Amino acid sequence: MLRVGLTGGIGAGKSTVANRLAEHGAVIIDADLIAREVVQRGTEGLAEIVRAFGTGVLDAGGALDRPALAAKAFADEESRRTLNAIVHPRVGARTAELMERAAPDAIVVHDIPLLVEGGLAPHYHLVLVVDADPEVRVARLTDARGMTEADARARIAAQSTERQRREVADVWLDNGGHTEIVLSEVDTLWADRLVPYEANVRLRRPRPPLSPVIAEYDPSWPEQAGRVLARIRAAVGDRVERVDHIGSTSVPGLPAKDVLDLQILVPSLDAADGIADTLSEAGFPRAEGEWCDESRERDGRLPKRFHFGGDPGRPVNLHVRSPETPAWRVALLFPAWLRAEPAERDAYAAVKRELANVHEGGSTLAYADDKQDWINAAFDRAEEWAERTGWTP
Ligand SMILES: CC(C)(COP(=O)(O)OP(=O)(O)OC[C@H]1O[C@@H](n2cnc3c(N)ncnc32)[C@H](O)[C@@H]1O)[C@@H](O)C(=O)NCCC(=O)NCCS
Ligand SMILES: Nc1ncnc2c1ncn2[C@@H]1O[C@H](COP(=O)(O)OP(=O)(O)OP(=O)(O)O)[C@@H](O)[C@H]1O
Repeated sequence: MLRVGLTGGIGAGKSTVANRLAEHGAVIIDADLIAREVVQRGTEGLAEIVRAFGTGVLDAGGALDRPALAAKAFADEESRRTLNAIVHPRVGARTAELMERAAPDAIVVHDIPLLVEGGLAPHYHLVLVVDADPEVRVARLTDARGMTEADARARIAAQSTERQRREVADVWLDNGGHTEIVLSEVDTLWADRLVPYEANVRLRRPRPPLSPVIAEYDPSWPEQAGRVLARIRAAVGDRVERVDHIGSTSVPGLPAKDVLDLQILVPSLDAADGIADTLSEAGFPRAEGEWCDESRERDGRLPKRFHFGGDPGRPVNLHVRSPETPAWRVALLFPAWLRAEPAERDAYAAVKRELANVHEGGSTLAYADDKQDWINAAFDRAEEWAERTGWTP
């Protein structure tokens, strides 16, 4: 099952996007709908609301008077917190039930306005954010929905900001223009990313080999890595010692293949085997076969475990290493040294560019082999630097 989080500020177009995803076959779990169910007449949820807010929030028929409660909830933070504390745990429990019920090959889209506020982003395989300018949203809500301008603005003020949503967004859907524009983006997203991602995770499918194309440094690489690392942490918790962004994409200014290298440090390779299924399910299918780091001593091969990111839109290599071999420390040292020594970083960039030219259209393995000579010599300089500066992992 692929879990997709879909969020956006009020009136941005979540329902518009969710409806299109449903037409493609996604299973939609609608948080607003569940929030209504758990406070229907006769529920324990509604009784609690009445205890907290009084019978003034009931209509003549004894059901929740939503506008009356909205007037309180969006006017002051304390009331909203009280309401959230009653409704959210119930919504959470019901959501978990519905998720459990989805088929193993389902693409489940959780349409949830308060994804950011709830800190839920790391629990999805992918987070989609629909956005439109607040003024556009206010106009849509007042025109099409008949909401008052004051209510629309009060709700916008009660929600997270565009910047906070950007931090969690794997996919940013701009719905400031015609609906057809965002819908066509959704169609492409479904076919090119969500469908293959789901299959990759369910079938534990490895990623096809990448060609050694070197991209210019992308300043969003560290943020992208941060999102992936948060997902890994949420999945494996304290069964791992640490998780880090390693490799060239962790060195600002260094061109690199557009694949994020991440490292998980586990106490032992047995522990790596113990988290393999959890990682696979979380979106990082384990790669079959034996994986080793090259040892600089001639005798040694340094075993590790290896997982691929299943998301075709964000290539990830996940190296699972243990202190049983020294490779984990070197993997942290090398980029730390390049970050500290810009001249070495630039020299490395030149080597990469040259070799990428030589091996253009060819095999990534041959490229990596050739690069290793420079790297082996560089390791010595990095070790000297570590000694000199007292660097520790
Ligand atoms: C206050 C209530 C009664 C107002 O009902 P109303 O029918 O006017 O709005 P509805 O529930 O359809 O929500 C419409 C939109 O308002 C925004 N909104 C709703 N609740 C909240 C909240 N607690 N904080 C911020 N925004 C909210 C969302 O963008 C949502 O999509 C209702 O929104 C509610 O019970 N909210 C608390 C539960 C909640 O947090 N729901 C959000 C999803 S879990
Ligand atoms: N691109 C667009 N152009 C014009 N109107 C739009 C566009 N996208 C959505 N709308 C309209 O704006 C309103 C809000 O859209 P929608 O219901 O999809 O937002 P939402 O994010 O689900 O809102 P809520 O947070 O209230 O659930 C709807 O009336 C919808 O028809």
